[in-house]
Amino acid sequence: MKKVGFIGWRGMVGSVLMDRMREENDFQDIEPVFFSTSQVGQAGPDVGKEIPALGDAKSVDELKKLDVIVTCQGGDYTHEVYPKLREAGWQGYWIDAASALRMQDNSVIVLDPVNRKVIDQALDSGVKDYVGGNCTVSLMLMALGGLFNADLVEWASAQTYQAASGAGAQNMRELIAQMGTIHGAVADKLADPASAILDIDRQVADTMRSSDLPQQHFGAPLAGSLLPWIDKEMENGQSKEEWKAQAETNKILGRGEQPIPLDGTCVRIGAMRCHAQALTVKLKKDVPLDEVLELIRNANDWVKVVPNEKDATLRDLTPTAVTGTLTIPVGRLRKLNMGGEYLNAFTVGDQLLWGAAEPLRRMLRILLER
Ligand SMILES: NC(=O)C1=CN([C@@H]2O[C@H](COP(=O)(O)OP(=O)(O)OC[C@H]3O[C@@H](n4cnc5c(N)ncnc54)[C@H](OP(=O)(O)O)[C@@H]3O)[C@@H](O)[C@H]2O)C=CC1
Ligand SMILES: N[C@@H](CC(=O)OP(=O)(O)O)C(=O)O
Repeated sequence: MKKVGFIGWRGMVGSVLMDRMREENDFQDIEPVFFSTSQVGQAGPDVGKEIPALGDAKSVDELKKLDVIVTCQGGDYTHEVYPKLREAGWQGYWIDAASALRMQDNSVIVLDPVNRKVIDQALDSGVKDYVGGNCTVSLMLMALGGLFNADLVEWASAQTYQAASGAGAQNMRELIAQMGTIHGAVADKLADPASAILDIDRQVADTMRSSDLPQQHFGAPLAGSLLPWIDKEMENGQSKEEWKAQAETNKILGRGEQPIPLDGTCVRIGAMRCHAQALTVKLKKDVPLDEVLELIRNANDWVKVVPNEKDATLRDLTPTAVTGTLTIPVGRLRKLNMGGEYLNAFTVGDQLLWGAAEPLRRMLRILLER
């Protein structure tokens, strides 16, 4: 039985991973060992079998004893520990949620319902580093992978609506705190049916602009607003989140030599943990819409085509409908006024499941089943 080490298991992504592994009974097939950077020696999670106390996540000697390491600890941890482990001669498999190793030549970005062939080729050739992709990229490919794998996409542009969870647990808490602060500022006026809505609006705007609004983590008001910038600035005017679309999609698809142009605008909105994105896809030819729908719906077991109708859309194509599920609905599918080669699409996905934890869980299973 393989000895599998888990680091970062109690963080937001790690907690979702633990829940999914319990649901799928994954712990039965491994000897799990849990580590922490702050709770060494304490009890680990309940995984339905005896496990040792938490190990030191920074101890190379301890980590060297493992066949596989699964980490959701973050990029700083990866940068600090991974090189030391390899320099110490460790030959095990490294599975990581962080972006740190994603674009390295000797790593594969894993999303097996889309790039299983790329993963298998890498395993056969001895690659040992497997990294989860950027959540927005993974969710887009889970939605439209059928079009990419049919080589039908000439280019695509995504306008994203990204949830607070992508920035971390503290940001989710801050979003709710902002909502509460705004509500609290106008609760009395709201309770008075005779109150003037413009007075309420002014009070809300004043509250959003005031230092009363908690914004330590986002650095700006998000509740009732939006933030059209995610991650660092790139030299060409993109945000780093926008840069990831083309870079990571083409690496996942193994199209490094013939990259598909992808670009757009990534926006943070006040949703909790589901990312949504509106896509304009330029097809290589004017494929009839019903054939496009078939390619999308047959691509994997989790994508769900939502009819381009108002009731179905408002019921099934929203973060409220999707949160906490593995379903990837795709809707608003129609050809645009620009011509039959221009496809409109809108998709929503749980950013902590298929956007982060599920690709890692499935990669571990692929390793165990070889
Ligand atoms: N947030 C997201 O949606 C996505 C994140 N990622 C990447 O995954 C990695 C982990 O992200 P995320 O899960 O958001 O990170 P978190 O900040 O939620 O967790 C990371 C670590 O913080 C420590 N920690 C400190 N205080 C607490 C606490 N009160 N509760 C739980 N953990 C605590 C834990 O380590 P310890 O036990 O050692 O103290 C934990 O493993 C990052 O590299 C991120 O870039 C990738 C895709 C999506
Ligand atoms: N950057 C994404 C979350 C994520 O996927 O991060 P990374 O690409 O660093 O793993 C967001 O903020 O929504």
